[in-house]
Amino acid sequence: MSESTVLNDAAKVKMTARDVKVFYGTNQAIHGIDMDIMENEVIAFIGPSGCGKSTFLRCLNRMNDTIDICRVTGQIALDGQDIYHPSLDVVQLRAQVGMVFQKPNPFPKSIYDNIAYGPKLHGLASKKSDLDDVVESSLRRAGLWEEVKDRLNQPGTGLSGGQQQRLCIARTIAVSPEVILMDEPCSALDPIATSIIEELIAELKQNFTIVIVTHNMQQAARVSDRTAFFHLGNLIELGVTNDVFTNPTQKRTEDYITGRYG
Ligand SMILES: Nc1ncnc2c1ncn2[C@@H]1O[C@H](COP(=O)(O)OP(=O)(O)OP(=O)(O)O)[C@@H](O)[C@H]1O
Repeated sequence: MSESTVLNDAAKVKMTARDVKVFYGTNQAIHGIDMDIMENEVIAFIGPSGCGKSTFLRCLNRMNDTIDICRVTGQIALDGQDIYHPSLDVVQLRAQVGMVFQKPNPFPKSIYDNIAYGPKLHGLASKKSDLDDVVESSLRRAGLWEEVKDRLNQPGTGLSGGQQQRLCIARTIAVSPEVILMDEPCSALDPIATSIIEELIAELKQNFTIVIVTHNMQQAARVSDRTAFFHLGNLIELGVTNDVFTNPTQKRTEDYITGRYG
């Protein structure tokens, strides 16, 4: 399958990274990465532990700003706008480029308030009825509404792990992001909860661009359109997922996917 088969001709670049380098103090974790992320694609980041997948992912919504010793150089743009520009509103950026973490992390609040928090913060719903609509539509899009509609006032932390992760996805959706970053979103979940999230990713792709870090190569193969293989802080190969897994162009990719290391 050629790249253009999966990414049709109308595919639009959503985010670009150019010569991105990341340093933790004097230790360089990312060595000059260039990447285009296309609108409405699911792109998976794979590679051995410590290769920089999460570090690079966190560059895409400036989550690394929260780590004191971390320094990012190079350019990253969202719809052509430099996300590291000094005048950029980082809170707004993180609404546009939302993030779902490895371990579900609902706020210690009700299910309703977990979802309503972001829209209230960003002034997206002024009336209670508008907020109710956002809460319902976000929970529906995250495939959780039917399971929680009768207990919206109960704590989010009382849900199962898989439900909590869908709650976190709903919370991300509630502020109308364009890109959703997922850092090993299923690693704390059982196989059934994992397959529910994987199905959800396929649906979310219609409305959002999704970047997912995963240790699980089968998962990357199942959910993503394109796969990026990282090694020692470098992007070794980026291509259509099927090609990367069946016919990699780089020896290091082949060694990794055939289990020779990692
Ligand atoms: N907060 C931090 N402080 C210092 N060094 C860090 C920090 N986070 C990551 N690193 C270092 O940066 C490098 C890349 O780590 P990163 O977590 O991005 O890799 P990864 O591919 O996501 O790994 P894993 O699959 O194990 O999560 C590693 O050498 C790691 O030790």
